[in-house]
Amino acid sequence: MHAAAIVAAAGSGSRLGADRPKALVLLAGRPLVAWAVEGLLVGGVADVVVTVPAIERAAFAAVLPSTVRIVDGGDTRTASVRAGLAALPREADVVLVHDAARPLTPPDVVARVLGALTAGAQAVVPVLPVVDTTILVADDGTIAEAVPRAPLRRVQTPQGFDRGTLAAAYAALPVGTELTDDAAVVRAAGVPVVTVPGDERSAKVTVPHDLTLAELAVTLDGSSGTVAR
Ligand SMILES: Nc1ccn([C@@H]2O[C@H](COP(=O)(O)OP(=O)(O)OP(=O)(O)O)[C@@H](O)[C@H]2O)c(=O)n1
Ligand SMILES: C[C@](O)(CO)[C@H](O)COP(=O)(O)O
Repeated sequence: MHAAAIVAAAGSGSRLGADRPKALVLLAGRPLVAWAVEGLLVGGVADVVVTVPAIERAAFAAVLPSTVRIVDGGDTRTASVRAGLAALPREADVVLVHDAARPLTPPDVVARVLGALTAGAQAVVPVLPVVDTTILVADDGTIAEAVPRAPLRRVQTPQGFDRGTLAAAYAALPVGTELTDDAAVVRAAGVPVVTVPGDERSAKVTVPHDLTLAELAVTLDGSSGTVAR
């Protein structure tokens, strides 16, 4: 198995509200994207393609290993992953798609996703249980109904795919159809998606408090930014 990864890093991070694209925001002195890439490489991925905002190519190149391929992303996550797919090395037969916004994904999670692919899954997502009471809200802001949470899961990345399956699903997805993750893209093509346990440490940095928590996690783990995960 030759595993390559696409790291989606072309978003602006409007909810984080930083002074630079979110993937370049520093966590313990290193950009989020550098953490995310390192976690994949430590977890067993051989090649990494990072999709970036076109005008920031130089800034990304300055903080990533020279072996990482940098390509221009798109206006949406779906478009960015589509661009990354086109830049994968020929020899890759499985593909992980990861968010740069998930800097502290433990290598164990990467290994679980790769393990499920090795065992024959076409598509794999790491998930976590929902821990709060879950409701549907009506237009007037009142509770319309409670939703049983037992079967609900929060979906994380990296999500793993047989390369041909993912490529075919993106080819079948009309350009302009935007989905929030890659599991949704293959499901739209009728592909079954296996779940494996995710990890709270693989949380996505979305709002400022998430970055505070990530800083705390790095401090408590005693990591210097050279993979003490
Ligand atoms: N056009 C886009 C939009 C998002 N992403 C990437 O997809 C991942 C998950 O997206 P999210 O956390 O929502 O990031 P942003 O879209 O940047 O955030 P926001 O919605 O707050 O602007 C991020 O690593 C982001 O860089 C991307 O590659 N290309
Ligand atoms: C792909 C993803 O990380 C799965 O949880 C997530 O959907 C990306 O974030 P967004 O806010 O939906 O862009």
